[in-house]
Amino acid sequence: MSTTSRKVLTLVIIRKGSDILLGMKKRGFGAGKWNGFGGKVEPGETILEGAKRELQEECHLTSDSLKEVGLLEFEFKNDPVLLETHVFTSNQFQGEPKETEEMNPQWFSMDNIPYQQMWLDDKYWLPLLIQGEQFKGYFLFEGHERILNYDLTTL
Ligand SMILES: Nc1[nH]c(=O)nc2c1ncn2[C@H]1C[C@H](O)[C@@H](COP(=O)(O)OP(=O)(O)OP(=O)(O)O)O1
Repeated sequence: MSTTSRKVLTLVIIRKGSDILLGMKKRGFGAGKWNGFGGKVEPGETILEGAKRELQEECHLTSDSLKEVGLLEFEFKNDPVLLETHVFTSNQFQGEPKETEEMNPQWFSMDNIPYQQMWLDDKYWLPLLIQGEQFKGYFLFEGHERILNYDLTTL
């Protein structure tokens, strides 16, 4: 497929003991799905700075120890935009998760993750993150609820 532009996005998964923090996306892209926190990297900020900013804006947590563990590329059939998504994680953070206009945060046990209400790709790569692996992947979607093909490797 011919990609004509790339959007650089971040996605942050915060862990605490055997729980992970997800947010119910209330509006915009992926509304109605549980997901990590993140969004577009803005001009003039690094990808890490973008990840920290979105975590703060979307659920009021601060983390100075985000670690990049994954790189995921998402394409949608008949859409020339490729979403280059940088996945970060940490188990160190300050603050209490707080609902914002964008996200409603909730802790989930790592053995009870709501994959049925998440992006379809998450069930492939999130277990790798939980196991402490680093990974790289590509997913081609048709609409938002069907994966036509994918490729995922641990690094
Ligand atoms: N297939 C996918 N699986 C996944 O787990 N996360 C995805 C995904 N495709 C996109 N994301 C994430 C990346 C990023 O954190 C978020 C989308 O970014 P944004 O929140 O910036 O989108 P919005 O359209 O809400 O942005 P604004 O228009 O700036 O409000 O969704």
